[in-house]
Amino acid sequence: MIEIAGLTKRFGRDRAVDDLSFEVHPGRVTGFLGPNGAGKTTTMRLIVGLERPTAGRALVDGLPYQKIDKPLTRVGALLDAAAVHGGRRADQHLRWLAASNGLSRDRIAPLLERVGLGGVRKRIGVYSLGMKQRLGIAAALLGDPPVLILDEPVNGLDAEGVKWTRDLLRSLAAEGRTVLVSSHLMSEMAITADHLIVIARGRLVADVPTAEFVRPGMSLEDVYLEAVGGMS
Ligand SMILES: Nc1ncnc2c1ncn2[C@@H]1O[C@H](COP(=O)(O)OP(=O)(O)OP(=O)(O)O)[C@@H](O)[C@H]1O
Repeated sequence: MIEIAGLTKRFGRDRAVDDLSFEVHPGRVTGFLGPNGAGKTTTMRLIVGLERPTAGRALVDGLPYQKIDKPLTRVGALLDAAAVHGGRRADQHLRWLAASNGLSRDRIAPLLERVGLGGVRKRIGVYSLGMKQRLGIAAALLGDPPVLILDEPVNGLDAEGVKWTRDLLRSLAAEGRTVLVSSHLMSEMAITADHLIVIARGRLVADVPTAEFVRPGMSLEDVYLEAVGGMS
């Protein structure tokens, strides 16, 4: 479970995240929605300790990320799929990650199969965007964490890649994991997420089951645009 309470992050005079409070529960996909610049990435970076909050807290299973022992076994994150060494192969990248975090190598081969990269011998540098996203998801799953945080995992993917990612997210939630996935596309989250957290300008706009976000006579996209438009 992820708990965000009074979370605020200022960059100079700008509040990227502004007194945000919400919880993310296990066993379901939680969509984290908001327009460009709403503060989704900053919130995710705060959860995994890559930024320090100006105020408030972000806890994973009751602890701030810095206090978690063997963090990759508690929370896996895909924040920037391009942030990998292009000269390595996928198995080498995951072996390095496992060794540097004291994790077993046993999960590497089945994980590469699960994300559709089994048998791929190419250097990561020549991977397509979709392949890099799949490798990033494998890295997030390396420590078999109960909590997963994925920043825009379907951005730029083709229809097959989008469907594959959606099915994977749903199966990870069905395994009982806490899955927080950001997007700026309401249409995609409407069919992927069980629950929605919507933010705009760093502030909470909605925290509702996806089915309850809909209003009579309006599409989810219309409700979303009205909600975030009202914040700008
Ligand atoms: N390191 C930084 N220094 C200064 N400003 C920053 C920094 N990181 C983020 N910001 C600002 O914080 C705000 C929120 O950005 P963030 O990337 O969290 O939004 P987002 O919802 O993830 O947007 P997108 O959908 O475009 O990725 C933006 O105004 C951005 O310019």
